[in-house]
Amino acid sequence: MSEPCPTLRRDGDEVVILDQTRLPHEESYVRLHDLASAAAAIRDMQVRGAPLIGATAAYGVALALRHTATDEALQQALDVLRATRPTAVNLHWALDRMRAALQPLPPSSRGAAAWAEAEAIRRDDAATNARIGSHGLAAFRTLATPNGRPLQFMTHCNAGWLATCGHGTALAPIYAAHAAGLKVHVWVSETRPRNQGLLTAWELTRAGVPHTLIADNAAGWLMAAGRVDAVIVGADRIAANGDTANKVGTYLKALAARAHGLPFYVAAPRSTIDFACPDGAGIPIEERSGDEFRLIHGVGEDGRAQRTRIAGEGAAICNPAFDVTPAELVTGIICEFGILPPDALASLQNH
Ligand SMILES: CSC[C@@H](O)[C@@H](O)C(=O)COP(=O)(O)O
Repeated sequence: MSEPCPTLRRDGDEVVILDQTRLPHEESYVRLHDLASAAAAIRDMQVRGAPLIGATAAYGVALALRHTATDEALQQALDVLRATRPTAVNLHWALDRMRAALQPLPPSSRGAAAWAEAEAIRRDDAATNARIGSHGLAAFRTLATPNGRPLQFMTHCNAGWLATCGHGTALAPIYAAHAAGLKVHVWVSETRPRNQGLLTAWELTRAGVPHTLIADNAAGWLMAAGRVDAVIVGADRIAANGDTANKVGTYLKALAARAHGLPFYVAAPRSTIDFACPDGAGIPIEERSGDEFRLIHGVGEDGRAQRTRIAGEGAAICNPAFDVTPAELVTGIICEFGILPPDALASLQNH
C-alpha cells in the first residue's frame, strides 16, 4: 500500500505540519513552535479532519509545556486548544487523554511525558486507521459488481491521509481494497465551500487510486444512473444513538443513497463516538466565516495563488461547516473494532 504523506511530525522541540490551506497547488510545510501557533493551525485549518485535529492538539500541549509545566500552564493549554473548533470530538478526546497522562505527574516530568503521549496518540491513530481499512475491505469484498467492473465508491470531504496520522478513515478501506487488487473507482465530491474534495483527489492521485471529481450537486444523478455501489464518509462526532455529524453535504448524500438502496458507511475511530451526547441534536455545529463561501482560492494562469470573490458585495451568507445524518440512514459504522449497526454502539462504551 502506498505510504501516507506525513501530516504531522515532531522535529526537536518543534512540530512540522503539512499546510493544507495550500493544497492541492503547493505542498508546503509549516513549523509550529508554541501553543499559539498550534491553536492557530487548527482554527485556520492548516490541519483539519477530526483525528488530525486531535493529534495536533496533543502536540500543542507538548509545545505549550516546553518551558513551564505548572498546573496553570497545563490548564491554559487545554483551554486554548479546546476552543479552537467545536464539532470534532476527537479534539476533546485527545486533550482528555493528555490531561489524564500529565496531571498526576510533577511539573518537572510533564514536558517529556507530553511529547511521549502526543507521539503515542499519533501512532495509535495510524494503527486504528489500518484496522478500519481491513474491516472495511472485508465488507467491500461482499459488494458484487456486474461484469467485473470496478466497485464504484462515492465519498465526501476528505477522510484520508490528510485528515489523520495514517491512511485515513473513509479512505483507509479504499486504499486497502486497491492494495488487495480489487478494481475500485471513487467519485470525489468537491465539498463546497472549502473544497476538501480537492484534497481527496490530491491524495488519491498520489496513491494511484482511480477517481473522478464531481460537483456536489452531481451526486444524486450518479446514484440514480446506477454508477455508485456504496457511499463511504468519515465523521467528526457520532452521538450515542448513531446520529453522525460530518462535513456539510453528507446528509444529502445519505438521503440520496437511501432513496437508491445503496449502502451508506461511516468510517471513524472509537474516539469519534461521544457517549455524552445522546443524539445528533446535542452535537455543536460549527458556523464558519462567510468568506469561505464568498471567496474562491486557486491559481491563476501564471501559476500564482489568487482569490476571487464570487458572491455579490454585501450578500448574506450562512456557512454551517457540518450537518447531522440521522442514524437510520447509516448502514454501518466501520471502526477499529469491526462494523457495527448504528444502534449497537453501546457495546463500545467501555473500549
Ligand atoms: C477522518 S476525517 C472525518 C471528518 O473529520 C471529515 O470528513 C470532515 O468533515 C473534516 O472537516 P474539516 O472541516 O475539513 O476539518
